Amino acid sequence: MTANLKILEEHACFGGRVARYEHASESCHGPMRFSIYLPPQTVTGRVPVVYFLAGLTCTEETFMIKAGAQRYAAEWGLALVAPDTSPRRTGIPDETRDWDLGSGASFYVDATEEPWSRHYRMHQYVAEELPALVAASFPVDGNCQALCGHSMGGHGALTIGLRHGHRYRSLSAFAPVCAPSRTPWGQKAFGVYLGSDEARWRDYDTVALLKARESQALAPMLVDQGGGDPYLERELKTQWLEGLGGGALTLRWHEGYDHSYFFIASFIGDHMAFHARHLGVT
Ligand SMILES: N[C@@H](CCC(=O)N[C@@H](CSC=O)C(=O)NCC(=O)O)C(=O)O
Repeated sequence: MTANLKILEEHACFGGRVARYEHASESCHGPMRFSIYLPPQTVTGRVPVVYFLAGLTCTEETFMIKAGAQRYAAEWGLALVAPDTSPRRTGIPDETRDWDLGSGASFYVDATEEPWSRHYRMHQYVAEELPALVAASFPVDGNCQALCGHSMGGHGALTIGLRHGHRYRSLSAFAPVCAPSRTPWGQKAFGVYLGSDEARWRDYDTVALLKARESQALAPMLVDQGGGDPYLERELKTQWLEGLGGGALTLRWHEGYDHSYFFIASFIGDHMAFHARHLGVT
């Protein structure tokens, strides 16, 4: 599988290295890109891995450049992997017309509707193809994985993690889109990617999934939300997580913080420590 990887750039970082790759994706039927941080501990063996899913308009570079997570990943001995937020240059008409649909806006679903269904298969890509590729190509432990994300990517992290609980030791999110089947960004994307049968949207809705799994054992989850986030009331609805998760979910509110990477950078250390604890490296 390594032969499938084309390196785009590489930099030394906190004693390890950060690199960006492109590969031919079977799930998305075209090229996909991701960034990876390998901490210094990979010199002596395999390390646990935290996947990070970014939000609308972001790429595989955004988290690695803006969140400041490498310092903590080096400390705990965690690899970080950040995929792009959608397939790109697929030839789908108007793929780049809207900032909240198409390029940079996959919503981490497996699209069922034309013309999106051949390429926009990000749920399968994130849950299955990318972890298999990463475990086969880098010194990471594919049995020791966690998932984190922001906004649209927070929605991706929680929904993928809830639906594939056995694959992830812990889940976390910053300002996630919590109920996309009932809020405007999600309704627009789901209508286009998944069609008009709203029953199918619930598979990609964190609040709906948590309510459906009330009696099940869930992976530990940490969600941080800024009280000054301009998207909170209309798009995120993080308050709807209150009381859900049966004790597995810790929801923290931070007055004055907005939706930006300044918010993420302020609390990414807590998320890395949370995942390190559940990945068994503390
Ligand atoms: N329309 C605006 C805003 C886009 C935006 O705020 N994107 C967020 C994620 S929103 C939910 O998924 C983001 O992470 N942006 C990247 C950043 O560096 O802040 C626009 O097009 O700019």
